[in-house]
Amino acid sequence: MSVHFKKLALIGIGLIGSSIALAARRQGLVEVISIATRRQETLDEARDLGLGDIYTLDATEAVRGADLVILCAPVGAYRALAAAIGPHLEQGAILSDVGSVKAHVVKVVGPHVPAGVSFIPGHPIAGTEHSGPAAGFAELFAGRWCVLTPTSGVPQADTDRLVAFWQEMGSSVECMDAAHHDMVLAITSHIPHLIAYNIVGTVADLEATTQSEVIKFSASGFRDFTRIAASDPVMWRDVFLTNKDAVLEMLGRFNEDLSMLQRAVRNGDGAALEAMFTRTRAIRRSIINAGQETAAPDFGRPHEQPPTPEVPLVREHGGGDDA
Ligand SMILES: NC(=O)C1=CN([C@@H]2O[C@H](COP(=O)(O)OP(=O)(O)OC[C@H]3O[C@@H](n4cnc5c(N)ncnc54)[C@H](O)[C@@H]3O)[C@@H](O)[C@H]2O)C=CC1
Ligand SMILES: O=C(O)C(=O)Cc1ccc(O)cc1
Repeated sequence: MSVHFKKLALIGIGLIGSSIALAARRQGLVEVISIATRRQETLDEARDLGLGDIYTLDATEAVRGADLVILCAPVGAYRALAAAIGPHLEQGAILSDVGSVKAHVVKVVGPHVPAGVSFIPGHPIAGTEHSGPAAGFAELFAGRWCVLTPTSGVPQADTDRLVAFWQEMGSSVECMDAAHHDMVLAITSHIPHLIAYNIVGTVADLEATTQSEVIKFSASGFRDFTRIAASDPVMWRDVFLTNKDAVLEMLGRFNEDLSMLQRAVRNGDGAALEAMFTRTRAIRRSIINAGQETAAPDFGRPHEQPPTPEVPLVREHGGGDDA
């Protein structure tokens, strides 16, 4: 299905917003792109990068006449943004977002969506540890999943248009319930990030000589954690504030399994350790062997993550907080 929007409004223009701008333009999916941010500096950067056609600090102006509006800010900013833009949304428009949590988004944005506007929350399962307008690239969504959680009463034709939009940018799309999304993402994405923040934080608290040795001798395992732990602090703060229940539920299960491993280490229970590691190795292999597409439980990774540059422990970009 070919898809075309006359005006796409992106509210927030960091990694994800700029990647959408580049991909949508490259694929000829939109006529005009309007960009709104909160800070002048970010807006200037977006303009210098040529990401859109209209640049404004006023989100209400950005959405005027737009038939597709996508919130691309940290989730914590959504409530105020939705309250501001709600009355200015065009009849017949689709309102979507890219936030990493979904039930909270439905709860805080939903009440501000006027009748005649289709609210279809979304989440591209694609990203990197980088942030800001310069971090985006048109290929980000290629071969990756995008989850949509259409709200009740939305015409199927509008969902189909948004599905086609993401497909044209290279994604496979799946629709599901927002609460289910949050539970799955808690274990596949949110808790892995929490673990990475924790392990790198633990190293940071070690005494100086040990710490420098950890960094000097860090094998790829720890280096992978540092990449994840370099992810945007504001964005991830908001994820844990807004997906609390699902994260705590999955963290409970995780802690039980960790205690089991701890006991096996303490008791020198080689059989238990080997059995667990054999099971996890099989999971990794089944994901890789099944190759692409929908092989893994719930969310496969259609392709491996595009390579991203090595990052040091300290972030290079100031983060997504436009405040
Ligand atoms: N970083 C990632 O890998 C992924 C992020 N997401 C989601 O995408 C959203 C955006 O994340 P990124 O692009 O990575 O963040 P980012 O930090 O690169 O960009 C966020 C942008 O939001 C804007 N912003 C912040 N507060 C605002 C406000 N009150 N009003 C208007 N604009 C505001 C700023 O322009 C900032 O550049 C988040 O909700 C996140 O959960 C989804 C998938 C992957
Ligand atoms: O950089 C990584 O490995 C990621 O996991 C990117 C990512 C971050 C947040 C999301 O909601 C989806 C994808």
